[in-house]
Amino acid sequence: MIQELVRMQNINKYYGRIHALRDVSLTVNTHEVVGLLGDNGAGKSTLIKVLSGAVPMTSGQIYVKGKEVQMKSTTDAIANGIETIYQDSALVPQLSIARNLFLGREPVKGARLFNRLDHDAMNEVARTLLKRVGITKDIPPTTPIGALSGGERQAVAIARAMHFESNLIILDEPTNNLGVAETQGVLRFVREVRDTGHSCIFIAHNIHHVFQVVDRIVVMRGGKIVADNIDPKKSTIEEVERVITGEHLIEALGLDHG
Ligand SMILES: Nc1ncnc2c1ncn2[C@@H]1O[C@H](COP(=O)(O)OP(=O)(O)OP(=O)(O)O)[C@@H](O)[C@H]1O
Repeated sequence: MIQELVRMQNINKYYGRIHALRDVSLTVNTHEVVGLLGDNGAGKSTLIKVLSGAVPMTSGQIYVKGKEVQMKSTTDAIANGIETIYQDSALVPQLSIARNLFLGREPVKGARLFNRLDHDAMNEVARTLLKRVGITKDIPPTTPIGALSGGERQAVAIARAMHFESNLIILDEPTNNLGVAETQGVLRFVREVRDTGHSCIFIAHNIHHVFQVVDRIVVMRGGKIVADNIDPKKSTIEEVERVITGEHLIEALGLDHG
């Protein structure tokens, strides 16, 4: 059954005199992967930052499962089950995969005051999670993040969001700077995110990557959402590109812009 997970309503954001978001409304449902596309400066990052509590909106409302919430900080967003993974996702290269998975939320054992990190528990969970996001290579959870490839790091960040039961995982350009095999890995993780009951907003400049994994495409232009329900199975990449640039409007008016 389709259920509304997150609804952003009439969001406006001004940076000084720049009107970066113009009355934007967007709903993400449960078990849904939404691709957010738009040219440079369209407002994608700003919308995501508002949703993840990283920048305050000027006006508007955000609802999670029908209840209005205040996103004053990233902690508020995480408390509401929204986790954002940026390209260089706050992973600490010197620490192990297991430690990175639990960063700031490590399990401890022993009596209070004498407690210490429960490394066995963290390693065990890490092993399971790595398998769940499709890392089948035998990488011990004690491996430092610095020794992993870009794609594997993204996998660890996604695994972290999955473990802490984030309902909505936002991936901002997760395939940037990745090789072909690594990119395929990340796209597989995105499918895994949906198959395990989470929702996802996927931002990427590479429209081909978006087409491979999303259920629905949303396009922003000039701070507005100009299309919010493009079905990648029923549209072509060229059609979506024309929506991104606004060319389809010029064509509809019968104007030649050459
Ligand atoms: N911190 C800021 N201060 C002032 N203006 C900003 C700031 N961040 C973004 N903007 C402006 O807001 C508008 C939307 O930018 P935003 O970064 O959200 O777009 P985007 O679609 O994510 O672009 P890109 O794909 O290039 O990251 C642009 O005009 C941009 O210059």
